[in-house]
Amino acid sequence: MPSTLLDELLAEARPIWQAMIAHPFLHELATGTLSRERFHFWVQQDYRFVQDGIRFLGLLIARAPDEELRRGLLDAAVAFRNELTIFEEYARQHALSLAVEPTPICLGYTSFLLATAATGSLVEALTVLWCAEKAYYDAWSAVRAQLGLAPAYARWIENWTSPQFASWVDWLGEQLAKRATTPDRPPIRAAFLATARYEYLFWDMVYTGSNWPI
Ligand SMILES: Cc1ncc(C[n+]2csc(CCO)c2C)c(N)n1
Repeated sequence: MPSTLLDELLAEARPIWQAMIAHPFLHELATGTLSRERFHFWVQQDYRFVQDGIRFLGLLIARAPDEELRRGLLDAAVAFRNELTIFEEYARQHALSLAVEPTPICLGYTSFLLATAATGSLVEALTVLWCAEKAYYDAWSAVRAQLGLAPAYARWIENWTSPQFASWVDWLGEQLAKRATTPDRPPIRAAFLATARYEYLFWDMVYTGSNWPI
């Protein structure tokens, strides 16, 4: 399948993508005006997200039918481990507890990831992963374009905008494109849209402080 699949997915989700990149959380982060309270809420919730992301990836590795895909996904496992360290070092420096419960949106997103890896098709699960990673690459690249490697956020900006990360995201997209068949398209489109919406919602949740009402 030609990589028009990837272009079509991104085109269909363009309004969500634009809203995501222009979200006040990212805008304020990029202009240095984001409150510490909001940033710390993101640190706590994204740490939870990455923890479950590792479980998601473990399921995906177990289901990958060939060595090429398993090895490429293993590279992501190493990267996610490194992300946990970045969060932990930041939390230690700022005396921030990472032992928090996930919010409804964080729990909804991670439950969706795990459900897709456990009961969706392989290409649906690859779609979810590619969408989530591409969203982070694009969001943090937009931040970097405005802010450079500002010390407060440098490790995250570097992590999600590096050339290695960019080529890994492209590799993942190619894996998806070459494995997707025509009948796979409707579930792939649905998985991509749901993930893009969750990516938008995650920024919105950490900006507004949305949490369990009781
Ligand atoms: C909200 C949010 N979206 C994407 C990432 C990047 N990322 C880190 S682990 C992982 C695996 C689960 O798909 C992904 C995509 C993030 N940190 N937070």
